Amino acid sequence: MDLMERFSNAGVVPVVVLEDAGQALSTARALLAGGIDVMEITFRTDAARDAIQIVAEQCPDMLVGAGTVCSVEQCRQAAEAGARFIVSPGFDPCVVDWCLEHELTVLPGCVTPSEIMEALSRGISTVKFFPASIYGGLEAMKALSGPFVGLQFVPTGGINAANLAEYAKAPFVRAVGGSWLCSRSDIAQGRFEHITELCRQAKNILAGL
Ligand SMILES: O=C(O)C(=O)C[C@H](O)[C@H](O)COP(=O)(O)O
Repeated sequence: MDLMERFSNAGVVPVVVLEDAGQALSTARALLAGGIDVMEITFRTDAARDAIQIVAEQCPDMLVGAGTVCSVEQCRQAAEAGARFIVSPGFDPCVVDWCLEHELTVLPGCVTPSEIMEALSRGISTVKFFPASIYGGLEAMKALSGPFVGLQFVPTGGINAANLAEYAKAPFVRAVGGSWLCSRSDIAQGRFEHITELCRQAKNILAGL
């Protein structure tokens, strides 16, 4: 199965912020127990590189990628650690081109027609749409899908169990991203069963579509 199929099958891509790489394995296992086998570990914290490496090496069933990647240096670190994909909040040609040169799947953030055209001209047909709730959500993605036939979005920002179904059933949405499945407080307090429970709830919502 290729990576994009893994995204489609998962339906949701948890956006994970880890303060301590020691929490990475338990978090990955909690997600897997809840039926989600894709995760994005963000470079918002210094623990990201080590956390990605731990999951890549010790949790082979998990497709682990790097999020909040804003520089080529972070791309390098993520790739060395074993990240299988890169997600960036915006479109930075240096980041995108580095990933393409290194055959690493990249989801750049694109919310305007010009950014989408930059992605398409490089052969990228799945992009992040962030922050979805601010940039017009479903209506905006629907309008953009008119001219950009076949384009797929991974909307992120303001998505949770309450609006997951609405987003996920749109034909132009490959998967939705969000932090609601893995809150910083659940991770910090070791409430991994709660993470599993939220994943199961999300999978049930997706199964009902
Ligand atoms: O960290 C990144 O790379 C981002 O671009 C932003 C995240 O994807 C969103 O902040 C998640 O949004 P929430 O689910 O509303 O918390």
